Amino acid sequence: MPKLTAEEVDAFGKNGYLIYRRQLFSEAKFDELSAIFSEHLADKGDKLSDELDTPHFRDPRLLDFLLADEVLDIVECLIGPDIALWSSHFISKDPYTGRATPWHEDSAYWEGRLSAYDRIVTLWLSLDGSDRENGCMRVIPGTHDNGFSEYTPVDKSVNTFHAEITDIDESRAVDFELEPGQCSLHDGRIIHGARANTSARRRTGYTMRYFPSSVYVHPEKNPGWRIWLARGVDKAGNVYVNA
Ligand SMILES: O=C(O)CCC(=O)C(=O)O
Ligand SMILES: [Fe+2]
Repeated sequence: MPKLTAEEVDAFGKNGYLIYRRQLFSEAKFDELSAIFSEHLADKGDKLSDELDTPHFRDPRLLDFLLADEVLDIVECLIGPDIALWSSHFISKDPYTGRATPWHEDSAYWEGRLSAYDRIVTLWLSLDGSDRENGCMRVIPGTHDNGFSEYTPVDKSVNTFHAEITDIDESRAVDFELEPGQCSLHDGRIIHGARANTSARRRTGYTMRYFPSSVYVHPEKNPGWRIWLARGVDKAGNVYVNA
């Protein structure tokens, strides 16, 4: 049984995102991941809570989640059976002080590093629960085939990234309100962001990012970067950690 219905797959193609209102993992597995996140948060040193990028480069326990069938069965519905792991990020907004995520396209941050950007999917797993008050993710539906937008610099003391897309019609934004354990999926080209956390509650997501193995990752543009073959076979001549 495919994890996504034909309607959900169509909606993802049309809108560039999907909300998955089921539990991604069993309760025990979800609790295990939350506990690993707590360790990373406790050990973060000078980093901010939204800066725990590529934690799987340092902690192989995360591969049990990133390469899990629960995740890949969903991703396969969207990008096919030959799947590579691109990245992951614990992105947490502390109560009251968590920075906003400026409007952006993931593809713009990755520009030049891959041979194509049209089928890169991020699964954003809500670890704490997220809503409008604690800075849930938001998207502008259907903006995944607009090409690259114009960016202007923003203040990093209140923003997670250094630049944002200007001229967004925020009245079109869809908020991803999620219970702990639910997730959203978004196309790497869609315009998305999040407000700052103005609530007393923490907001944490674990981003799990995948691309079809037919996409080539340019080694000279990705020094020190590591990718895993998650499922199926390589189709582009990439070098993987595990294959
Ligand atoms: O968690 C957030 O606020 C933003 C996440 C994001 O930009 C992403 O998953 O691509
Ligand atoms: Fe993003």
